Amino acid sequence: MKTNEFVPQIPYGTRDFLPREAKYKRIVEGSLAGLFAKWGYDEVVTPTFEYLETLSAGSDEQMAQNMFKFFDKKNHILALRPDMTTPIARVASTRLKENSLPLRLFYLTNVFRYEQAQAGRQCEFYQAGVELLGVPGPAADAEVIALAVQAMKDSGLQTFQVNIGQVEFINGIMEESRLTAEQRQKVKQCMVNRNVVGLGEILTASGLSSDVQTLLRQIPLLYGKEELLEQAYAMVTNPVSRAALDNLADIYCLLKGYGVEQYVNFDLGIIRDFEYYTGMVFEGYTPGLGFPLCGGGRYDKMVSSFGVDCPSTGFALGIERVLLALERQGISLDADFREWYVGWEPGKLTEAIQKASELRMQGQSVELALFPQSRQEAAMSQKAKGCKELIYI
Ligand SMILES: N[C@@H](Cc1c[nH]c[nH+]1)C(=O)O
Repeated sequence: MKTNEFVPQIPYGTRDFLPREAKYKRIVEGSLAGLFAKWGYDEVVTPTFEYLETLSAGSDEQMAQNMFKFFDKKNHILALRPDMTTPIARVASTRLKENSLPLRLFYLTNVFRYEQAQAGRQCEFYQAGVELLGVPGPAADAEVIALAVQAMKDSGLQTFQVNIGQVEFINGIMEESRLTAEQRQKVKQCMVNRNVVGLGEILTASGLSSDVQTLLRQIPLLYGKEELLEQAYAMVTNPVSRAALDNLADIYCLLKGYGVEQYVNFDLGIIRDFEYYTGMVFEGYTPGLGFPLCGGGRYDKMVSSFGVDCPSTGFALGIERVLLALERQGISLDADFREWYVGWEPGKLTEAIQKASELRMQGQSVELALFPQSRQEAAMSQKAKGCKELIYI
């Protein structure tokens, strides 16, 4: 290979998948596509970029700032999709209006957000996800959580858990308190970032009664098993928060039916970074990753911002996050090795081509030498290329 002085860079927050990583990615994606299909979901593919206005339907100020934006020739503002939930809501509201509900859709694709890049967190990243559109109620929420559990299992992970919260629990408490919209936003931001100190400061300055302050301070700590729901029920009196807890209890009951309750904890402090959530929200965690592997929840209003009333729920799993977790946990995937290396002595290329074609027709993978080699050289190449067997002609 020729070399020169120029070392080309790739943009901040992007990465290459070299052959081994690309192979692992393909294996994980393949098993997830198979899983989603088994649960009755159909794949959809949408444009990588859309009008900013469309993609902004479900996002707050922060998310809008984190989108990659640019102009088309007519000066329309376009953006790279920051997730797939909004594009799918658009598709469901326009193209799939006539389909009978519920709609079960899945995707395996790249999405784009400005992020502080680190291992497992890039500005361009891959997601496998599902959206279950057109149904309110706990049955749909339980289905997507159970499917997320299965997705983590089928990705090869053995140790993980799912934490479930409910945005209406916090909303009920906020409505009851007399915080201004701006204060609420700040409180939520502290909760998103798990910034307990910042939360304390805002509350101290808020002038709220000490009871409400204590309650709000406790939200990030409301974490535990099934009993947590009762404990939280005793802490709140407003009907919105109580209905949220009842909803979680109903979902949990169905999760027991799926036999996945051992993976489930409740975390009433979860606020996800999309504004569109209206009910149950959840995140999946695995040891060795300081951020969630997957996340999702119910969004009942977002599709209606495209003109069709369509309560919906879903989740997405980060593919790079899964790959990183597998690597950190020392789990290797069953990657197929190439079966044959076909080497040949001078003058035997045509014969070697015929042999390689024959093996390929039998479904075997073959790497064919492109220049003559001695048997010994061919054996060395076979090893170096990781092929299981050598044929020397
Ligand atoms: N789009 C969300 C996940 C999700 C899918 N459906 C509902 N939520 C995300 O990228 O985090």
